[in-house]
Amino acid sequence: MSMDLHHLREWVGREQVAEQTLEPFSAAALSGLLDRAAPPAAGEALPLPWHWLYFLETPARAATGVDGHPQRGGFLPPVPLPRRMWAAGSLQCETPLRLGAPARKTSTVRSVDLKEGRSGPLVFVTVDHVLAQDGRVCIREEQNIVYREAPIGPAPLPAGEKATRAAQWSAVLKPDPALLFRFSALTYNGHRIHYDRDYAVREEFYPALVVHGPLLATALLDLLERARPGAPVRAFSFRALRPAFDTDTLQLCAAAEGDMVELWTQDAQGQVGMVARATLG
Ligand SMILES: CC(C)(COP(=O)(O)OP(=O)(O)OC[C@H]1O[C@@H](n2cnc3c(N)ncnc32)[C@H](O)[C@@H]1OP(=O)(O)O)[C@@H](O)C(=O)NCCC(=O)NCCSC(=O)C[C@](C)(O)C(=O)O
Repeated sequence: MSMDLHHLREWVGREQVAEQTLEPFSAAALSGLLDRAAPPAAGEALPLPWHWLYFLETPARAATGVDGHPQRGGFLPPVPLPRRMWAAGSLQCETPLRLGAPARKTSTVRSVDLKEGRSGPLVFVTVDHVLAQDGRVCIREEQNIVYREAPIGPAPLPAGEKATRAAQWSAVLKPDPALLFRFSALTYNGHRIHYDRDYAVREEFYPALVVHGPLLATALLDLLERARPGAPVRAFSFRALRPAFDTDTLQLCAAAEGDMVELWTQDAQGQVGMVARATLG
């Protein structure tokens, strides 16, 4: 594989600004998807990290790559590795965004790094996002996207780790294609690994449809909000260690020590998928 890291790093510092009213429809739709009793109303706080439903890109069909994502080389660097995943992220919430009001998102490419993983070469692209309302910063976010080589056949999943901690709170998440489809639709994510089983299995050699990283992070924060209603989350970080699939039955888990909460997902074998940490305050 030839990788011109120097060229890719020309994207560092690129900035993109978007403005939008946070329409209640998307929040109501996600609220339904999470089986919540009532959606937040206009004027109320938008739960974390529901801002992922807003500021969506609207690429032309002609500018869509074979994986269903916008072709690279626009705002994001044209990494020549085909398999994209959302690897990790962190959020700092200074004050919640208000639903129904205009907001502004400023995104900046912070870094492009090449690493040698156990699964092969990995290119990490880190993007910083700042979400503001009425001129005041509400949320600072770091998003870590990873690009991987095309496999030549089914490869073992990353080893991950076994859950060692007992959950204080837990809930079952049984993903199915309808859940993944609705989340893709809500985030206007055309990535075929989440809804096109033939593509996911035959082209990217996953065993089944891949559960979105942001859906797992959203479900973990939903578990926390139900466990500790009214306790604001000041910071949240997550890392997807091992992909989850629509054929899995997942356990969403959380355990608190004071204001620090460890969260994770595990599959039926107790293998951890996503690990996360929240700070309440
Ligand atoms: C990324 C994979 C392949 C690396 O697995 P590996 O075994 O090759 O890596 P490793 O050997 O464990 O680690 C190599 C280096 O990478 C780092 N690293 C390793 N993992 C991570 C991570 N998650 N986040 C940040 N850094 C990571 C790790 O710390 C190390 O760095 P170092 O050399 O400096 O020590 C593996 O961790 C994996 O498969 N994770 C699951 C990813 C996943 O399921 N994401 C959600 C689904 S994709 C998605 O939602 C998409 C969406 C929404 O459509 C969309 O396009 O945005």
